[in-house]
Amino acid sequence: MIELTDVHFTYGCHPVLDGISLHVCEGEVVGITGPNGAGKSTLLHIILGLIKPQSGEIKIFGVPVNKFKAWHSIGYVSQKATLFNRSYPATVFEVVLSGRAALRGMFRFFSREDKRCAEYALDRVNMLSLRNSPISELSGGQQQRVMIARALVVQPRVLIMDEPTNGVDAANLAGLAQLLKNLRDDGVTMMLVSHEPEWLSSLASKRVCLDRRICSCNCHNYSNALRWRDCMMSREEKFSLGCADGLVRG
Ligand SMILES: Nc1ncnc2c1ncn2[C@@H]1O[C@H](COP(=O)(O)OP(=O)(O)OP(=O)(O)O)[C@@H](O)[C@H]1O
Repeated sequence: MIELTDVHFTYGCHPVLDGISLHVCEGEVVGITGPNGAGKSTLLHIILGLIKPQSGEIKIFGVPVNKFKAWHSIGYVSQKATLFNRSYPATVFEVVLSGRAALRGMFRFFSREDKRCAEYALDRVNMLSLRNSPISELSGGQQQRVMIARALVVQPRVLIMDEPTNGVDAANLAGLAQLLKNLRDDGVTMMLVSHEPEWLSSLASKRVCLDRRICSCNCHNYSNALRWRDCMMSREEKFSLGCADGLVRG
């Protein structure tokens, strides 16, 4: 469904991704973790066609990313999705409805079907009761749920989320996991970046530890907890433990 082959990316002379090959199959939930600056967001941006790698191949539904047109079938919640300014004027419902523009085009009126889909998406994330609230007056966790609804409003085949657990409290983390499990059970393919390895473990069918390269993938034969903890450690911590090159302790 999503296929990356030997992808290399640098910002100027700063290497960020070094030979990434990854295959995301239909219905799979891929959890991606790794230290700050490991290249996780960059990887998602490359898949979404927002930035172009220096080399390598990316295919989405078998189509090279530069020729891919069906972006409405991919829902994306960015890392900074919840930074609404206090004076941002839109309501929760309007924010979610605006996600339908990906299907209808920017300058068309929204149909009754669009509005029904927006209500349904808000209901899925348990936010229907706040549909008329200004988005800027919601908490970070509530805004996160609204942005997930906005991604879901086009009924995507793939949902890509960059740190969806940011700002979500413990009680709502469980709710968010349940929501994503329901989507997984509905057959939505997902790529989730998170710094919460246990939370990701409860959802992901494939687990990827990234630090410029893929340090480990799936690791069914190893102690997942050790691998994941390893990957979450910063490079500085690894140096201080004298294992800077030992990202994967087989
Ligand atoms: N626009 C940019 N210009 C130059 N360097 C950048 C830019 N965006 C990111 N970088 C660098 O690329 C590297 C990877 O960044 P990226 O945001 O992909 O990491 P990440 O794994 O998502 O980190 P985090 O867990 O902190 O969100 C970092 O060293 C970062 O400083």
